[in-house]
Amino acid sequence: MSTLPGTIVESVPQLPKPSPSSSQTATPSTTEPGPKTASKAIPAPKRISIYTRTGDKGTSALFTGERRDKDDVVFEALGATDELSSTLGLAREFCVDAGNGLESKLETIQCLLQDAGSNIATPRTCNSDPHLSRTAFDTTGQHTAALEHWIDALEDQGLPPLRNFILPSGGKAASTLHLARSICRRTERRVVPLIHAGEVDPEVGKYLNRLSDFLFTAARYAAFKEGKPEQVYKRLKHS
Ligand SMILES: Nc1ncnc2c1ncn2[C@@H]1O[C@H](COP(=O)(O)OP(=O)(O)OP(=O)(O)O)[C@@H](O)[C@H]1O
Repeated sequence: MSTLPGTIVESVPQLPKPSPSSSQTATPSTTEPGPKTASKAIPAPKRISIYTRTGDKGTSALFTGERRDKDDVVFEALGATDELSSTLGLAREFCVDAGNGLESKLETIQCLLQDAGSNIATPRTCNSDPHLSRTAFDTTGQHTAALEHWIDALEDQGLPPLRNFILPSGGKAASTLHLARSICRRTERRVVPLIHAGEVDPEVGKYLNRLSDFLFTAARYAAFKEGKPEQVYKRLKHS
């Protein structure tokens, strides 16, 4: 997929374009007859193709247009961010099913991960001010602070205090939130070297660090709300 200005990927460089089926649904066919009462034909929106074939040789584009190998550290970080968002999408479905009320928070986080991806895909060392200002991440730290408030609020709802190590468990919503937490930590591992190299805003690292704490708390809360036990780590006896 191209990241050329004017394409849908401009603001969301780490995520694929809409699938062909969704773009087909959204794009009226030019061969279909229009409504009988319409006096003026409305031009059909231009279809954006999911494939450009520009990535076939193993390179892809940053938001700045610079091309790098697909195993570059930037794409590792972008891929981890994308994987985290996908896992949160699954967790969100389980949260809806369980009725635990976490889904709107997870959606907010997914949107912010999209912004984090834009920041990652635009190295701070590039010399394009408009690109840099458009992709700055959480310049006031408000989103990291919001995660802290959410953590405190969930804990205040009667979560049992932690006395032992717990295993990822506690039902489908809780276990998927634990999976998201561990992917969040991998994302953080991929992003930290880029922050140290001055290529990513440090606030992205802070946000990811707090996000894994939030996901841990959210997983415990999901188990608690469903009345599902969290499995406690027991040291096995080895013969
Ligand atoms: N394997 C990957 N892992 C993580 N990020 C990627 C990967 N491939 C591409 N990207 C990023 O996601 C954006 C969209 O991906 P896309 O698959 O459309 O890119 P492409 O492979 O370069 O193009 P195309 O699929 O059209 O040949 C790219 O511009 C790039 O920033």
